[in-house]
Amino acid sequence: MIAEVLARSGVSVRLDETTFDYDGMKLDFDLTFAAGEITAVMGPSGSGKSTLLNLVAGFEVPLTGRVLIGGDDYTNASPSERPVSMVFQENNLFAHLDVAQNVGLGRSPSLTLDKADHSTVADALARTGLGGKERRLPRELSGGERQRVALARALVRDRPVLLLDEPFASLGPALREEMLDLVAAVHAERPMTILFVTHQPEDARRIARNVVFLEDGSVTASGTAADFFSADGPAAFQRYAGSNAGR
Ligand SMILES: Nc1ncnc2c1ncn2[C@@H]1O[C@H](COP(=O)(O)OP(=O)(O)OP(=O)(O)O)[C@@H](O)[C@H]1O
Repeated sequence: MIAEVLARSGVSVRLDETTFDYDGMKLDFDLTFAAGEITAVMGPSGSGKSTLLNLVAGFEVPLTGRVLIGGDDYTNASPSERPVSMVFQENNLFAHLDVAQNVGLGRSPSLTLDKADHSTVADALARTGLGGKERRLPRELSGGERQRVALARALVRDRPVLLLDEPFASLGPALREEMLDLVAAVHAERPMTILFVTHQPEDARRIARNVVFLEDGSVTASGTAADFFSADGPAAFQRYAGSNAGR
């Protein structure tokens, strides 16, 4: 019962006084991402957005501080132990595996799938509009379809936290909107906690409830998307958004 309620309401993600250092670039994060909400992570190139996601995913480990997911301490847990899925801008798929196999990896890294797993994969493929393309290889798909496969794999993993690191950045505007609407629709059915890195203000506006804004390795503004995009939004964000509006 408690697990059911948690699954429906999502889990919070907290970076508790975490610090990190890349070749002299210092990053420090102390913030909580609201449970079950979509939060856009924005900021100039090199401000630390991917690093923040990598700390949550476990691809990087903080020098100090803690990573809490649903209140539990995952600071030293490996990526596979974390209740997290991630979709990157590209290179999400194995070139020699077909669509169904690439998605099936989300259920079992050795692709030992039972009947229920196959049915979960089929559902995810249908949900992401990939029905009928199960046997295709990644190179036989469009860029948008490849990102659908990556999203389908994240869905069959069924983890409460979904990290999206500019997953639709290489797609044209119409396809990007379609993919964003797909993410929003999936989120409406299954309120995962989604951290969504994007450079596009209109993408954040379309699907995110909250925004965090990074500059030089730390969060300099955070709040609701409604506040960020109002005339009284944070000045640094408005300057940044203005310069990215046409990108
Ligand atoms: N593997 C790495 N080794 C050394 N420095 C790195 C590495 N990855 C990132 N950095 C540095 O850490 C800082 C933050 O990088 P990060 O990729 O998190 O920024 P970002 O906000 O995601 O940028 P972008 O919008 O360009 O993707 C940058 O100064 C970057 O040069």
